[in-house]
Amino acid sequence: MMQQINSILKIPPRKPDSHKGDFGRVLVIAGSYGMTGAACLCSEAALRSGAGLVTLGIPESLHGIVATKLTCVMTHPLPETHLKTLSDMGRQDILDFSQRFDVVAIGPGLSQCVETKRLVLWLLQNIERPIVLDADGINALAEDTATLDKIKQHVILTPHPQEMARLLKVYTTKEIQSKRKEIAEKFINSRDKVTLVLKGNNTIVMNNEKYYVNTTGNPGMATAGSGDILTGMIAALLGQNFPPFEAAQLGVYLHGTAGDYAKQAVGEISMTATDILDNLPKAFLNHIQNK
Ligand SMILES: NC(=O)C1=CN([C@@H]2O[C@H](COP(=O)(O)OP(=O)(O)OC[C@H]3O[C@@H](n4cnc5c(N)ncnc54)[C@H](OP(=O)(O)O)[C@@H]3O)[C@@H](O)[C@H]2O)[C@@H](O)CC1
Ligand SMILES: Nc1ncnc2c1ncn2[C@@H]1O[C@H](COP(=O)(O)OP(=O)(O)O)[C@@H](O)[C@H]1O
Repeated sequence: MMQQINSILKIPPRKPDSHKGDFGRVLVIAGSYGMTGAACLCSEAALRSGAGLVTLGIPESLHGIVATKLTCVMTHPLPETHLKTLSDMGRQDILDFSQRFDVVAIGPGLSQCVETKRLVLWLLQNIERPIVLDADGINALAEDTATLDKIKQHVILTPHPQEMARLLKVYTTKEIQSKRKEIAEKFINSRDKVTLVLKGNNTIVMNNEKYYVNTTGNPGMATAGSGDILTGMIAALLGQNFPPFEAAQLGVYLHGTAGDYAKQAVGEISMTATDILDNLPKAFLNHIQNK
């Protein structure tokens, strides 16, 4: 019987002698021509969520663009296809590079280019670090879900309902929305290396033992790039040593809280993903232990 979790962990205050190595190194593999924004939002959210160090791996010709936009995030140019998406030629480079990190986030804005999907499937089977897989990373996994049986480390999947439909193939988005918990449970089944975050109003976080239904957030968050921020947040929390379920749960809760602060500031209609990003500090400030 699955246990419903209602309590949310607090974030411990930092010890005075902390250094950035204590808070996790996050590698973000994201972006393609036309979708550099997703890559930037995800990596900035990881930093704002406490990661000690964040590096964004991006197709090489887009490197200059993101390097100009990002100040605190480091950038790493990677081999690209003629469509300016990540090339499978970069697989070994990414694998070797990933050894220097604690967590890898893969997916925002990668595109659905066939070669990039092949790269993602290979990385999933070979990376020896916990992974947060989102957006086009999930679309790649949908090509071969059996890859989940070959992963070396824990994977947190963060599909929106349509991505969930692509993963499962047998349900429409509408059916998923009408039976969210039941379908999430079917997907998790006995997979012990997977945590699922089924996004949308009342996001569900589930592993093979327990689940949480989120109540923070609002429809203003149905805006481009909002999910890319969540991916970076969860990766950062994993890097700060929260176990996968708790990292996902806390990420979802604080993402919604930041969305609620953004609603107070700009309202639901005008809210953009950058408003959510701007309100992460407030959400984190109010969630520190003993506060
Ligand atoms: N600035 C940038 O660089 C940005 C880049 N981005 C990147 O773009 C890539 C494509 O991602 P994407 O999610 O936009 O497209 P896609 O997977 O086709 O799904 C969209 C469809 O899913 C559905 N749907 C979603 N939520 C639902 C819900 N709660 N409840 C019900 N249905 C729901 C809905 O379907 P509809 O109802 O319209 O049929 C919707 O139209 C990805 O890599 C991402 O990272 C974006 O993040 C934007 C900012
Ligand atoms: N009505 C809503 N209530 C609460 N949260 C929402 C609502 N609509 C969207 N969200 C949240 O916003 C995010 C949207 O993510 P996603 O669909 O991946 O968008 P994108 O691909 O544009 O980043 C998810 O975390 C989702 O839970």
